[in-house]
Amino acid sequence: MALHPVLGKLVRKRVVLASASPRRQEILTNVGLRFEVVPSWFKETLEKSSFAAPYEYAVETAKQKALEVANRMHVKHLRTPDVVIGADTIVSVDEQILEKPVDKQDAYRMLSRLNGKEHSVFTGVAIIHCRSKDNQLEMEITDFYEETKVKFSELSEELLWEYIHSGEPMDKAGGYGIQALGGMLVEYVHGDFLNVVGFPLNHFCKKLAELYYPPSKHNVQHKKYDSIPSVDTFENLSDGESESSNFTEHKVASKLDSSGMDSSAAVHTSGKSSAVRTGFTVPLENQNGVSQSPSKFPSKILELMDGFRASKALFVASKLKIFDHLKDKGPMKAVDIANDIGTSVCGTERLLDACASLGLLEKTPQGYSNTDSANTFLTSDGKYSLHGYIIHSNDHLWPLFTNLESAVKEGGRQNHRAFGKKADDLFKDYYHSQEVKQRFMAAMHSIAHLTARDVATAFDLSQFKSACDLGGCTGALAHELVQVYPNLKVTVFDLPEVIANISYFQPSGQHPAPVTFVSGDFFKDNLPEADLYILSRVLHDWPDEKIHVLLSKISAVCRPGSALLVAETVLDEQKTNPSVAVLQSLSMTEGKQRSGSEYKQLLEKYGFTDVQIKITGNLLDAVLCFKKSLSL
Ligand SMILES: Cc1cn([C@H]2C[C@H](O)[C@@H](COP(=O)(O)OP(=O)(O)OP(=O)(O)O)O2)c(=O)[nH]c1=O
Repeated sequence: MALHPVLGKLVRKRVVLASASPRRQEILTNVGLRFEVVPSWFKETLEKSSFAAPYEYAVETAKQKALEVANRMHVKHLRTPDVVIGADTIVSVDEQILEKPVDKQDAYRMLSRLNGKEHSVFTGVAIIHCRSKDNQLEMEITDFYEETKVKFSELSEELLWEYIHSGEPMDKAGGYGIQALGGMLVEYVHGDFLNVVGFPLNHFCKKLAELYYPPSKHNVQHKKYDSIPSVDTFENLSDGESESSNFTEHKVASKLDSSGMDSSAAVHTSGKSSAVRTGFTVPLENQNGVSQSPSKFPSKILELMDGFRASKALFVASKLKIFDHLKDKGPMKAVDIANDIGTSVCGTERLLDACASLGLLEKTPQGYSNTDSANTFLTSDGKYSLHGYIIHSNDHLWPLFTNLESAVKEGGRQNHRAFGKKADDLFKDYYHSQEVKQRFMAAMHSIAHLTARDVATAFDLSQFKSACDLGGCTGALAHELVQVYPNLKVTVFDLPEVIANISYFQPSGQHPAPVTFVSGDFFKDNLPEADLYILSRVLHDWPDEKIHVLLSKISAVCRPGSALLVAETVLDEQKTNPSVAVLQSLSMTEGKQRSGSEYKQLLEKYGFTDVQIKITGNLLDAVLCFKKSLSL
């Protein structure tokens, strides 16, 4: 199954995730899906005994969650989404359905039932394609479920209570989170792990493939949905003449009433998946996947328009250390957070809600708490903290980008407008101000740390005995390299002001790693000897004359067979992707981002050969090249 074409079908659609679950948001974000989050107001109160099997309950709840959002968006905002996705995860043990515990005692009751036994986790998913026609909401519902079996070890009372007091069980079906502390309780998992975490991604993609690449008329499996009057099944919806085309429109009998609850929507279908037609089909798309509907809501543009608000909300929450504050704490009310950090209650509440809607915080009736990714990336002391880079973005990049218009008109940096100082003076600040220096180093450290593993493993570097990371700053990449290649000795070479401040960033609780720090200026001083030189996020910052000095020096000290590893975001040949690098160029530094062929050309000019480029999929890609041997 080719995933990207399938998810690509959703690219130009206005997709809404009708779920407050940060896990679902993360799973879908991680595969590059763009969507809005509109948590459903549907109360999970369907009568469980009226369902023949637990999964039917999950599917129906998922469907009702999605229907509620589709209907609300249509009625209230007159902004009908194209696709609404709803999901519901339940745990089933001994034919009983367990949802989220209401309190600690309830969590204890649930975990005790799961103790030492195998249980099933079912996630029901509903995908609703919507369209507004003559102000009527027309919908087409597809639903399915996935089952995963999970077995708990025999757990002591003490451990159960310790786990309950961690606060983790409260917003999770069955009272545990397999992805975090709860993972310690689990002996085995049979089936899709992500299904347990709240979203069966694999089945979802298969379902999309079925929907968007329907089989031809000849090999369609005929399913009947006899219990649903006046609705067609999807088999009627595929274009029998053209296998690759999407759905064609059909006249339908069933329309929704203003509550959005068509009679068909209340009928729960059995089986692992089903598709119910309640209105129309998915809008026609042409061969390029572009919708032909003239009145499509330009959600991508709206998202871009709003991007600055989202960035600033993240920056301010980070500056106010909200994620630090909520770390390891149970849910907190806005008023308590505001009192603790000395901010207004109404302003704090709005910021917290914004963070929740962006998937950074979780909001429950008990209050706000960090999502797993906020704990990992947004707290200031986490191993993978991006806090430093966020603060740098707020304090340094934001003012520069505020002056982008002048930057474009004048074609240069806007430090004088943004900070009242020229670039050179700022550089002096960097030397003299401890705060500016630390902030910059923390920013560099964040990115280096998060990308280090991918850069270190992009190529097999085990042939090298010594490496020198030029401008290696805090040594984040160097430490990763010595972990991956235990026989490699790495020297970090950076300015004396940098080396003087590295202690804060060194890994704690480890034996002194074979990383050495040497101070110097790579433009002026002699470079330490090494088999492998590394330039990570250096070349894009400097103008051609400086690069000439640097690469000439490296080339001169490299022995034949020695190598140079460059870590940068490599642009595609059109130089329009990835946008993270293209947007970075707007800072108007004197340097520039380069494509793969431009790096190759540049490196070959300085006597390097066999240039290999590895696109890592992470922020930094890797380029490896070797010093030409004399005989070449
Ligand atoms: C079993 C298990 C569940 N869960 C979560 C997934 C779901 O978010 C949650 C079950 O509750 P749900 O009602 O399915 O979802 P939700 O309340 O989080 O969000 P919404 O109703 O707005 O869609 O439990 C885990 O995160 N890890 C686990 O191991």
